Amino acid sequence: MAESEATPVVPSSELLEWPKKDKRRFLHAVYRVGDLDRTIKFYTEGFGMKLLRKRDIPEEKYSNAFLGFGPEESQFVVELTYNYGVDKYDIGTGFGHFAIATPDVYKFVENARAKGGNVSREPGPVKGGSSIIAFVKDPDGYAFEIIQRASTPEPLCQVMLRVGDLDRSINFYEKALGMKMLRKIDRPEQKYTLAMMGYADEYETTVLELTYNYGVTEYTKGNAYAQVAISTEDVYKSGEVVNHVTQELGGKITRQAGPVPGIGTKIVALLDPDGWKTVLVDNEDFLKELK
Ligand SMILES: C[C@@H](O)C(=O)SC[C@H](NC(=O)CC[C@H](N)C(=O)O)C(=O)NCC(=O)O
Repeated sequence: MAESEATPVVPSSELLEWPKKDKRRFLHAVYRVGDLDRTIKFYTEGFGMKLLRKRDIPEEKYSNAFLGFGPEESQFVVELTYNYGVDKYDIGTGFGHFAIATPDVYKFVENARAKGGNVSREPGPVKGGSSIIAFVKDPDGYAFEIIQRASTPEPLCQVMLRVGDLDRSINFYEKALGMKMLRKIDRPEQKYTLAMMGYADEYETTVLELTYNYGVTEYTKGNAYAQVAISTEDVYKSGEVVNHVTQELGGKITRQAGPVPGIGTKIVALLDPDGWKTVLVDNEDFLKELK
């Protein structure tokens, strides 16, 4: 039989259910900054984050710093990348913001402002809703939405990305990555719809906030924001699912499951239909990295 006529391998329903059964959580968001010490100073003093760890990879000419509100073993954190000699990046129009939940947005914003933060939106109710929010930009221009919540186990609570077709994206994140659509909000007066995608309660853990602006199907990506990393208990099984479904859902695999040369941590990487990257990271390898 000619290769093109071969019967396609049909994945078992058990395999396709795996992403929903896997124990997954958002580990970190990776993005590039122009001055690592400047961002560390601002995030620690202005936002109250902790510097969790740093590493320098001179042979690859970059350094990383991990910061967050709690330990990486249990909380979503940011992974900053500094590429030697590069002090400026283009954030593009597609990346939206990271969000920080806090019991007092007004107090939080005053402190961030006093430490040099650029308050691009003063605290007050969100247009079309009732949550108290504000926006603060960091030294590289990344936006942080500050959201009022009485308490939260995971203060770094959202990564917002703009997408060109919300249903296509929801389908992708459900089937390829096993997320649930936790909440959908349509604000016709503001001409946008949001979908909160994640693995557990939106108010307990970090979620991906997908934003569709009516009629806007394309955005620029720039070169600043890189990806989110998500844990998996079995990177090869996750890789098999991704191989079966990614293309038909409009995504693309950028790295097959396997160890990262030089580091050894096993990952599989894919792009969603808008080109946003997610890396699934073997949980055991990730925990080893932290030791
Ligand atoms: C949790 C949720 O309710 C929000 O906080 S939404 C925040 C809101 N988002 C948008 O407007 C998204 C659409 C926008 N055109 C975009 O692409 O960013 C927001 O930012 N509101 C601004 C305000 O001043 O209220």
